[in-house]
Amino acid sequence: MDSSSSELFEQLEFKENPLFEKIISGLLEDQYCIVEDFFDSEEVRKIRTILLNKYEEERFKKAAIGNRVNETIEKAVRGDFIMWINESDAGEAEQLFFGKINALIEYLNKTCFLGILQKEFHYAIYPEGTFYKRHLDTFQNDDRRKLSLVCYLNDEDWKPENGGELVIYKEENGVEVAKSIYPFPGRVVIFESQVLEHEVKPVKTTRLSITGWLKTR
Ligand SMILES: O=C(O)CCC(=O)C(=O)O
Ligand SMILES: [Fe+2]
Repeated sequence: MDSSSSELFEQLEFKENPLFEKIISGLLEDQYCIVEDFFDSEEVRKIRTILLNKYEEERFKKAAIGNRVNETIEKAVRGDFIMWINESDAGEAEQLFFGKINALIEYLNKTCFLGILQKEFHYAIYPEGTFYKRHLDTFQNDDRRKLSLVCYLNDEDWKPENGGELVIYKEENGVEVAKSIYPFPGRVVIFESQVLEHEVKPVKTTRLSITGWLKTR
């Protein structure tokens, strides 16, 4: 094939994905988007089981502020426990997780020229009474973070009274508005890491998630 026919071939092969298109228009219009049931209840259950097993095995550590060069544990700012996930030794449930994330990254790169070349994800547990004060994800002096992605892994019967909502602060017509997003299982929130400040309100019942970043290099 010469180069023009291989280009045509690539175009023909491209299949529009309605879910990913919805994410992209959400991000373009609002700088954030909420996706319900990005993972179905069976997938959430599988990933949650892995998270809880690792927590039992004491593989989580107190989350720090700043990147790994500048770790200061600051309980007044965040109270969650995290464990970084290594894709190269992902088990079945984690492969399922990365399968969907990688498909999204590939789609974003084909359609939006975002140039996502790297990613990093960690499990997070917020025990009762913990929170994460208002912040910007790039304060961790990492300007490679373009999109933040949070995937909630709470129980099926999780209720808003359990607290721990994510609040995204956003400017609309010159005024700041706060958008509260509850951590319903299977829900994924994606937002622009360098633009939107956000916080996790105090948690009344243990809150489970995977948080990660899509990065430029
Ligand atoms: O869990 C959430 O909803 C957000 C977590 C967060 O802001 C972070 O880890 O940087
Ligand atoms: Fe954050």
